[in-house]
Amino acid sequence: MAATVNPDLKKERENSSFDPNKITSFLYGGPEIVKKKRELESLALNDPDYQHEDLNFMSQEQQYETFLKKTLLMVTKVRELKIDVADRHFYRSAVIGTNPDPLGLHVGMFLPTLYGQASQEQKDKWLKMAENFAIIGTYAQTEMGHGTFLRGLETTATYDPTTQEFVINTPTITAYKWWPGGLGKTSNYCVLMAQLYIHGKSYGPHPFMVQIRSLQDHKPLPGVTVGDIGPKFGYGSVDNGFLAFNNVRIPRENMLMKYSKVEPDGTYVKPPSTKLAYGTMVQVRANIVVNSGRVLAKAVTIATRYSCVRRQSEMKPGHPEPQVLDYVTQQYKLFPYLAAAYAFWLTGQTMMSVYTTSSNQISKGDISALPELHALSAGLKALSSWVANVGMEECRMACGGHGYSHASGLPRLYANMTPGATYEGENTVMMLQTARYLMKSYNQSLQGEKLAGSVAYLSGVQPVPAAGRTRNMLDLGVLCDAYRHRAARLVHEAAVQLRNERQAGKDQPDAWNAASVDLVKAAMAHSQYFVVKNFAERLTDSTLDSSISDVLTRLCQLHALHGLVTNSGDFLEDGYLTGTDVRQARRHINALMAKLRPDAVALVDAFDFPDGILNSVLGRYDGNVYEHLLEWAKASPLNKTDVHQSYHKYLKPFLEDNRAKL
Ligand SMILES: CCCCCCCC/C=C\CCCCCCC/C=C/C(=O)SCCNC(=O)CCNC(=O)[C@H](O)C(C)(C)COP(=O)(O)OP(=O)(O)OC[C@H]1O[C@@H](n2cnc3c(N)ncnc32)[C@H](O)[C@@H]1OP(=O)(O)O
Ligand SMILES: Cc1cc2nc3c(=O)[nH]c(=O)nc-3n(C[C@H](O)[C@H](O)[C@H](O)COP(=O)(O)OP(=O)(O)OC[C@H]3O[C@@H](n4cnc5c(N)ncnc54)[C@H](O)[C@@H]3O)c2cc1C
Repeated sequence: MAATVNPDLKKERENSSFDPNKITSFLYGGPEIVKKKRELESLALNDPDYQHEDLNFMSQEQQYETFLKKTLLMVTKVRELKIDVADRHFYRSAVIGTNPDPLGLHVGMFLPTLYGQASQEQKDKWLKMAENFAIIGTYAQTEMGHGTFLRGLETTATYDPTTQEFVINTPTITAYKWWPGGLGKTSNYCVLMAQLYIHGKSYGPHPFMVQIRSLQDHKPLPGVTVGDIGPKFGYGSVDNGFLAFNNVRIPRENMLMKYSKVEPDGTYVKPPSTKLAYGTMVQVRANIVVNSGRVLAKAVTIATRYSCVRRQSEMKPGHPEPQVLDYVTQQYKLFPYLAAAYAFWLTGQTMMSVYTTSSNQISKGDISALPELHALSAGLKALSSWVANVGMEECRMACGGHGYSHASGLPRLYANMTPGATYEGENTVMMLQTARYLMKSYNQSLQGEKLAGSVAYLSGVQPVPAAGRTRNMLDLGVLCDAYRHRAARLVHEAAVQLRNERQAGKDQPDAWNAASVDLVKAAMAHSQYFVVKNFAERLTDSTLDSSISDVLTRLCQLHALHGLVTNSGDFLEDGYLTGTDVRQARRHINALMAKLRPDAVALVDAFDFPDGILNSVLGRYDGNVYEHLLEWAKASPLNKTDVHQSYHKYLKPFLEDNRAKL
């Protein structure tokens, strides 16, 4: 087995214009954090207790069992190693790689819901048990018949003042809870979203803490039906489940009562906003923005390294086969996603900091930031997960045939990450939520209100510049202005369409539906402007080393120009940009790709994914792809014997029969 680095990759690294460690530091927030990250990753990746056969060779049941064992071990080790809460994600992502785990919902939604929705007494009662994994919970909201439309949930929690209990019921087949991660086999508790009824009156969806399995033998409690929903496109390592209740009684104190309350006599105490009950979803949406940047970075790392190792065809007659990354069409497939990975990585950081600031404010009782937080996280969640989806698939196809093999790591990455466009709010629906906020803000600005935050720009729509003006299409200020203008114009046009539909006689819901394609377009443009502006702003950081600010500026330019050329109609339609501008933009893209080409490997190395996390034969740091492809294939279960048992069962009699008939 080759122990040295593939010469092509070695040369790539020698020829790059900067030290990737500097960008790694920038991406992770400083050298100390990078040091900590690498220590924790190495600890996890070198721990023999976490080793197991490749998941791709396992059944769904084996994947679940392997991951359950591994995740429980991780929890124990995190405790023993006393890893700081803030650093745990480094250790966790090294243990689980690109796979979801059966405790993901406990850590990602069950605990956050207790933090965010439980009263102090409820925290005192459950948090210690939940934090220490003495109980395991999930977040059970989606039903077979309704995921998007929360107000349409059918599960009921009916208050019985005589016993001071809620009666939980699943009235129909479509009311079965469906999908919650870790529900199928792992969890013994859940946060249940159910319609609250008091004295026959409905108060909408509320969160309840419900025990579903016995703490003694893990059997479903009386009145509870629970199980796994079966194999999925990906997520084999997680037991997504179904759940139904037949008049199950829980104490009054089990409704999470930080905001809404039900008094013993059945008096309902209203929350400051009914949408506070949706808080956990907002947090996870913000996390999805971070995750989208990371998964795209992984896919691009695999495809870029492989494209430097892979040599194919003849560019010049008689010359050696070139590295496929030297084909400009290959660069055009990968570099825009390399730039997008950086853009979303940085957007994710900003999104998390907006989330932290706003949620601190909200938990102190000031809910003024809630609409902006919801609109921003919904739009960015949708945009980032859509781009990551398309980008992962582009990277897979850019790896040719080997991209289709599980050895590449790309099919599994895609299968596990693509539901990010669906869960935690289906993307179109999320964009329409952002559009709703944009329409409101736009109308407020028309009434002379000064807007703040991400929509501040709607206050002053820029005029279309005079014809004949030339622009430098590489100037980030010019590019940000163009995105800002496009977003403001598309918001304006969606608002006009909405008004026209109303004036033509449609009621508000029908007008909204008729205008919804334009509304989504406006929300996309708004979110894309945010991403481009955020990238450009991060480059103004005066502490940024000049050796890396040049290359990051190129990535930012490429990201903005690629989006502009791809959506050129939006920028040209009202004459804001001219055909000359767009032609110039296309030429700049080619020039930028040529400049980025020598730095491509260093730019993906800077994401700093160790091989154990990438889990890809094609994306190996040492580039020794071919020998490991063969080794990987040999480990396939079908190769355990030279002659498979099915030969004796089926093939042998079939062949013998055919031969006998000759
Ligand atoms: C041991 C080591 C550990 C290491 C650490 C590990 C860390 C783990 C990290 C990560 C793991 C995470 C794993 C996550 C995996 C995810 C799995 C998936 C889970 C799920 O999918 S859960 C289910 C999610 N479901 C949804 O998202 C449903 C989507 N639907 C909705 O949100 C709503 O129904 C709606 C928004 C579409 C519509 O709601 P509604 O009808 O009530 O509202 P409208 O009438 O349209 O609007 C009313 C009004 O409310 C505003 N609104 C709506 N939502 C919100 C909100 N969330 N916040 C604030 N405001 C909101 C809306 O804008 C309207 O406002 P206006 O009236 O216009 O003012
Ligand atoms: C892997 C995975 C894990 C999950 N984990 C959990 C979990 O742990 N807990 C949990 O509770 N749920 C979970 N879910 C469920 C998930 O949250 C829902 O599937 C998601 O919210 C989408 O809802 P839906 O399935 O009802 O889609 P639908 O709403 O039925 O979407 C179908 C189509 O209708 C369109 N549509 C729907 N409403 C509108 C509208 N108002 N305007 C325009 N178009 C619309 C959508 O855009 C989409 O194209 C998970 C799902 C997956 C795939």
